[in-house]
Amino acid sequence: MTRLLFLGAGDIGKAMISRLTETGMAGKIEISVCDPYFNNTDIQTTSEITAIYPTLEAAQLNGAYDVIVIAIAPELFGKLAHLMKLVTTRQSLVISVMPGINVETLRHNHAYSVVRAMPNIGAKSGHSATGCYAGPYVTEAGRAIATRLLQTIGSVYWVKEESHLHAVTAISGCGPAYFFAFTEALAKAGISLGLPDDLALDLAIDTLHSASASLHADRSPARLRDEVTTPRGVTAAALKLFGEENNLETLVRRATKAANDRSTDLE
Ligand SMILES: NC(=O)C1=CN([C@@H]2O[C@H](COP(=O)(O)OP(=O)(O)OC[C@H]3O[C@@H](n4cnc5c(N)ncnc54)[C@H](OP(=O)(O)O)[C@@H]3O)[C@@H](O)[C@H]2O)C=CC1
Ligand SMILES: O=C(O)[C@@H]1CCC=N1
Repeated sequence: MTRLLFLGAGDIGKAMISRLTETGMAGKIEISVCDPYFNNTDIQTTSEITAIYPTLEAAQLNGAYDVIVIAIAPELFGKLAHLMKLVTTRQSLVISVMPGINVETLRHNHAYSVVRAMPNIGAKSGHSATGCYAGPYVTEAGRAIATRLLQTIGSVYWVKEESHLHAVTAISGCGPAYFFAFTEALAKAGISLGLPDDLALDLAIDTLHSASASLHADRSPARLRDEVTTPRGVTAAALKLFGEENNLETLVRRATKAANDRSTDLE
């Protein structure tokens, strides 16, 4: 049985544990959690968790692990890196979902192999778009294990260049927040046009959902946009403003560049 340790079980760690359970994979894995603040009531699937440890020293008492998922804040890793040797062997596979921290830093001169993954919050419902990079010593078997684990939370894409993970983070890692912000803005616009608050929010959320469903059926945003936009009609009046001086594209490009740069700064 594969022995899996989660170092950090906040939003992303818990989502992964829940999905491992929901997809039936947890039955083939012994799951341990190392998180000083993890609360048994935090997660409905605690029965799938073999052990909960407050520190890596405590997790060591259960021996080394085959796979360690690191899902803590990147700022914390520096304090814990030297302790990774306690819970790993040369054969261990470390999967980090932290932005910015590169493979070399993650290995910290230890012998384990490293996959970096950048999921998004869609992990909670199995709809993450996860970008991955395999470090130099990752075997085909290691890559397959990472793919299987990460497919429980959604789609998995591999990039060849580690540096591309900054852009992956800026696009899909942070991406849900952009759509949430747009949904908030759309709801507020509805209110300013006279709709009741609840109705404006319901319409904005359901519209995001319908746009997402259309995009899943027909993966061409430009064609779908054309389909909605009746010539000289109502949508065109709004899109004209999005397009003027490339407003929306410029804003999105600047915002994602800021995210990309912040990710680079974390290195
Ligand atoms: N949220 C998102 O959408 C995404 C997040 N990520 C990345 O995933 C990582 C985790 O993010 P997220 O789950 O949102 O963050 P959370 O803050 O929800 O979770 C981090 C967890 O680690 C715990 N922790 C703190 N100190 C330690 C320690 N010494 N040992 C073990 N665990 C510890 C935290 O406890 P406490 O909260 O009490 O401090 C918390 O439970 C981050 O690096 C983030 O950048 C990547 C993609 C998407
Ligand atoms: O905001 C963050 O730093 C993390 C990375 C991607 C999503 N959340």
